[in-house]
Amino acid sequence: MVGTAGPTVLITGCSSGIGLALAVRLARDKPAPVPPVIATMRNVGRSGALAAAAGPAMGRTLEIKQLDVCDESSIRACLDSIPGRHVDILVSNAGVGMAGPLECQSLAAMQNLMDTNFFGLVRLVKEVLPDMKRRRGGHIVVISSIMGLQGIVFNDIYSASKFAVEGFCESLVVQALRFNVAISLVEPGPVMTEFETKLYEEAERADYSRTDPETAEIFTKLYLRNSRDVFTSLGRGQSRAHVQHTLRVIEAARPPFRHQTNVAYTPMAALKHADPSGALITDAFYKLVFKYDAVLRFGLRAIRLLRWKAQKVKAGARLLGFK
Ligand SMILES: NC(=O)C1=CN([C@@H]2O[C@H](COP(=O)(O)OP(=O)(O)OC[C@H]3O[C@@H](n4cnc5c(N)ncnc54)[C@H](OP(=O)(O)O)[C@@H]3O)[C@@H](O)[C@H]2O)C=CC1
Ligand SMILES: CC1=C(/C=C/C(C)=C/C=C/C(C)=C/C=O)C(C)(C)CCC1
Repeated sequence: MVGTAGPTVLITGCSSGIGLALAVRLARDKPAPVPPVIATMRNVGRSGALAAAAGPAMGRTLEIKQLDVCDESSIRACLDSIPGRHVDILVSNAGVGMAGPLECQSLAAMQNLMDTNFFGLVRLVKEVLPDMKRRRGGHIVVISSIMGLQGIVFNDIYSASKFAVEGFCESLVVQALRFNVAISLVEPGPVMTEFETKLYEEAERADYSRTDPETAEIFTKLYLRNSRDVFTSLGRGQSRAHVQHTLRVIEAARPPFRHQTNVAYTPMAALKHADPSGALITDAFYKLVFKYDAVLRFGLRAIRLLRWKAQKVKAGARLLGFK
């Protein structure tokens, strides 16, 4: 699947978060000279964090290129700048989030989200798949989400975009396999990145007079509070874990079609499939959101406490000279 000089990897959305962490890790692992990891971003003016994190890998095993997934000509120009347009592994990571009551979100913002999260992937695949098919090799790794498997309250549009991603890949994978091209969906739960901070900034700016007071209160008082707890309890340290999981998918001899990166969410997906009527999972979520939210918060607090204790034990062990 991969040339003798080592694979050419192209990643989208590397100015922050998951894309940045993955690009740095891949570039650091690479012995030079090999084709450098191509870390792309829509605005290269935002490459400071990536360059700082990459350190000496910058310009040696890591190269930054401009690529906006919403702009076909920018994707084409980026690929045309690569020798032979040769990409062995495409990591489609660029994405945006959106949470809140539907009535408070503009159609333009929803369309922009779909254009980025779903059509962004479609544009990339249209551009790289023909070359991969011709070469009879390649791997398309798509950063989807747990929300591509199960919707979560107030994430209606974001979740729909990731369901679209999942359906697209599920359909395409069979044809791709015929040409020895692998497709993998990586499905993270919450990961603490700018993704989360952008959601809260957006929630601060939203005009809640467009919805009824009860819905506004459920979102601002109940959901946002619980979502913060979910992120701090389950999302901390996930960036590194996510990179490890994605590396495993990239390096697998037989790449999996789906890979969840946070085991805390596996029961959620299982519950959905255990009852085709959908009653079990809907009821479970309804109760978690409206009835047992105090229990949920208690459980999340317990997770935070256990993690904090584990960190203290590790720090103590390091002080005593244990690895
Ligand atoms: N964080 C989380 O909890 C989870 C994230 N994910 C998914 O992971 C992926 C990465 O998110 P994460 O790192 O957390 O979030 P970040 O907000 O940190 O990173 C998103 C990246 O996507 C880029 N981007 C946005 N629009 C475009 C575009 N049109 N063209 C190219 N790049 C673009 C951003 O660039 P810019 O700086 O220019 O805005 C940024 O580099 C997304 O697909 C997200 O849906 C999935 C599950 C959970
Ligand atoms: C689990 C759970 C909740 C929130 C989950 C969140 C906030 C998940 C975020 C996932 C992300 C960010 C995926 C990105 O693609 C609620 C509704 C608070 C209460 C019910 C249980």
